[in-house]
Amino acid sequence: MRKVRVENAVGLKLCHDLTKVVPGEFKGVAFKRGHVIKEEDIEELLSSGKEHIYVWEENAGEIHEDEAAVRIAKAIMGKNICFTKPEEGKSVLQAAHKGLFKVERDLLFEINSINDVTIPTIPNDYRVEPGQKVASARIVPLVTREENILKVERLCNLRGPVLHVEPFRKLRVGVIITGNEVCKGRIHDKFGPVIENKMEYFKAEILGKDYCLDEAGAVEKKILTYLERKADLIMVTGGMSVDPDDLTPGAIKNTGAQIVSYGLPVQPGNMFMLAYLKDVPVLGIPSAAVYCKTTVLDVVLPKIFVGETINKKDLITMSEGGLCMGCESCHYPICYFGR
Ligand SMILES: Nc1nc2c(c(=O)[nH]1)N[C@H]1C(S)=C(S)[C@@H](COP(=O)(O)OP(=O)(O)OC[C@H]3O[C@@H](n4cnc5c(N)ncnc54)[C@H](O)[C@@H]3O)O[C@H]1N2
Ligand code: MOO
Repeated sequence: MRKVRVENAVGLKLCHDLTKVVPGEFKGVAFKRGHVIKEEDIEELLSSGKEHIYVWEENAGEIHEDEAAVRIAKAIMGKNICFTKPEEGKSVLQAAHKGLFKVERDLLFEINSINDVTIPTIPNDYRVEPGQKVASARIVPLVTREENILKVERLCNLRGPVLHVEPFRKLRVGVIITGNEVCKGRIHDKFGPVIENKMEYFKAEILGKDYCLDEAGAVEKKILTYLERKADLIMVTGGMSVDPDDLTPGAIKNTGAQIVSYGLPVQPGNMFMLAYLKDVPVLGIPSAAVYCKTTVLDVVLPKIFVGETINKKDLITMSEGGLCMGCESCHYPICYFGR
């Protein structure tokens, strides 16, 4: 690389994208890499504070920022990820599929400790849509030693990709709405539509939606019927807290399901129950979910839909960041909640 005064650069090729920033108006590429400087460019370059440009000269063992970005992107990406052509030295990695974004945190930290390498990502367990930005890859200087990029590639060869998107599976779901007031027609069911709406997002197959009195035996029977019908997920709403008519946790327990947790350090959703009946997750969903747009249910469902088995520790680690602010306009998952 050679530094040249812009007045002397006419006819020479820029060796990197040149950024222009106009506060509040524009931030982007003013001149692309490879642009041949013309007489009329000189004034614009000087006005953006560029009195010199770099011209490429091959140096053994060095690698340009654009090539480095592509090689890093290719090394770190796993399934259902794609990347863009570098701009201003940065390649953006995107989800190629709807699903749950997964990042190997320890490996990411190790790679970001290599000289010149920078890879910011969105958080682990973030649900994503196709085309959504999930990470970017860039080196800090315009050139780096190739050995830095080789270190990235070696680590990924050894330990696997840093990030990928796990697609949601098509699950068969049984829904049981408990509550004497709903079952006896005293009030209109508001829980069913909430659950159906969430299932629509995952394109789940709803096997049925049953209404059930607050009677432990009746709830237990309905759960076992869904198990026989080969449900992959059984959801029971209401009756989860401390009143004498709150019998759902007991009913789930009586089916013989393994209880992972009744109650967890997340709010809303404190009184949530997660259990496994054989390997079928059974969820006891407290009534906060009929009122709050986001509860622990929204944290747990994506994991279930990618086929993860959730243990007690997974639930406990949600406690830091597990207190929802109850914002007037909820932006979850663009939020710390449940991470
Ligand atoms: N003293 C305490 N009070 C409460 C506690 C507690 O630990 N100690 N926990 C609170 C939490 S957290 C929640 S969440 C709520 C409610 O939990 P439940 O799941 O037991 O809810 P229910 O008692 O069944 O119903 C509460 C409320 O919601 C209405 N509801 C229920 N299902 C439907 C439906 N399908 N459609 C429309 N509305 C429904 C129900 O009619 C009640 O008004 O408890 C806190 N209290
Ligand atoms: O368990 Mo309740 O669902 O937090 O508010």
